[in-house]
Amino acid sequence: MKKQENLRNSVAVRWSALGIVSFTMMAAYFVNDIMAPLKSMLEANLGWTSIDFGFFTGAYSFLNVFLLMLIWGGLMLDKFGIRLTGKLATILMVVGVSLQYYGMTAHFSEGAMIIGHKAGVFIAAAGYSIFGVGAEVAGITVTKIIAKWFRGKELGTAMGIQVALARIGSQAAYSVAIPVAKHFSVSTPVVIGGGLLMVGMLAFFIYSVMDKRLDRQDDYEEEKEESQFSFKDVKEILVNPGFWLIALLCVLFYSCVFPFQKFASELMTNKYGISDDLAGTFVGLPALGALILTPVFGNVLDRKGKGASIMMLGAAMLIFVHFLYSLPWVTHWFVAIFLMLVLGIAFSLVPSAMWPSVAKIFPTRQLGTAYALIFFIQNIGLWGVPNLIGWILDKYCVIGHTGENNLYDYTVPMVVFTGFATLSLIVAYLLKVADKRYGYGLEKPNIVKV
Ligand SMILES: C[C@H](N)C(=O)N[C@@H](CCCCN)C(=O)O
Repeated sequence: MKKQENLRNSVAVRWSALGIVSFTMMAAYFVNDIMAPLKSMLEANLGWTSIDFGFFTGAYSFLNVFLLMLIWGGLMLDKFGIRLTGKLATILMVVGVSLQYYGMTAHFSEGAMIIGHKAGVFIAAAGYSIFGVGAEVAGITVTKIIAKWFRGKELGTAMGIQVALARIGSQAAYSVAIPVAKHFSVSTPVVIGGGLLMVGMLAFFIYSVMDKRLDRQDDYEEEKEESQFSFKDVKEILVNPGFWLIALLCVLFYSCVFPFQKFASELMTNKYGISDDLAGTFVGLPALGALILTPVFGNVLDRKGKGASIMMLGAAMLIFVHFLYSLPWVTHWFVAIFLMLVLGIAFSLVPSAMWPSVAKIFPTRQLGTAYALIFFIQNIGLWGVPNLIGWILDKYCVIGHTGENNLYDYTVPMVVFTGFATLSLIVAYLLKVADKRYGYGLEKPNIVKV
């Protein structure tokens, strides 16, 4: 009897698997970013201050950081596997976004507060926090899925394409949020996100069938690399200097990108005089750039390597962008758009090099835990930085009012972002030094020639 070819060796099957799980993540990114362009509308329509907005935005990471949900998610991923963890994560996302919608639309009595926050803001934030657990655990699960199907093959390209499709979700969110909210209501974009997430959940359930078949084949062919989780693995990860450098670079780099984007629509309108209808689209430009460039850079890295150098280049570009945004006298809209495009390049360079690097440093059995720990440290920034920026804006940056909205001077927040970007360059340099010393192979191509 002819032996059936391993599923991962079939180009069509492995790329289909990638397409399906990438769709789930695209829906997650849409929901993640859908509230950002609405900051001014939330202030005008629902009375959310910058502190409320910062609190809501940071809530994405709250449970991941303070209840260690990402760590439990990572352990669960390595112990109970991709299918159960991924299904639970997608269900959590749907539950979270539903609660977020309730918080934005339910009528609470005037002045109702929960733990020092307006009731509506608190409930929306609680929903976003549950969504955040699902989105991050889904993120590590999908990363492990890609490593499972593409290790030694087109790993960089595949991770690049997944990130690129996620960016479509972000870009769509930034572009449609304001027009949809103006046409219907400020909560309608969230309803659209909820619908997309349900389809994404279904997609993951379909992927699970493929995953089961692959596992059966691997068992049969004794190719299975996964093993049960052990604390020895966690210890091994934590004593690896490469882990700490990647985690630090990750938290610093992403703290300069995601939290920045959440506030950037207002930066566009307040500093550069761009209309609020267009501001979201401009803020979505890095996502659009990354959509095209991340797979391109992923492919170059697959064939040529130079991952550590590319991470340094991306971090340097980030300093350039935030520093120019911080200059109070540079206010031309053209500069604002140009910098968004440069940010798009940096936003493609670093992720396309960073995520496959983790798979070079750690074996498959440790990947779930390693990615979870890195995401955990990254989430500390994704929680703290929006809270910090929201607080700085409310306390020190109000320079006037336009109708229902405050007018903000973004100089100090942009200096803070420049500081984080500078630290990220230093860490990227140290990673390159560590790579030489410990031989992680970060400068080597991802594709292993046999
Ligand atoms: C926010 C999330 N924790 C994250 O870091 N996302 C990365 C993509 C990670 C995918 C790795 N295969 C991003 O750049 O969006």
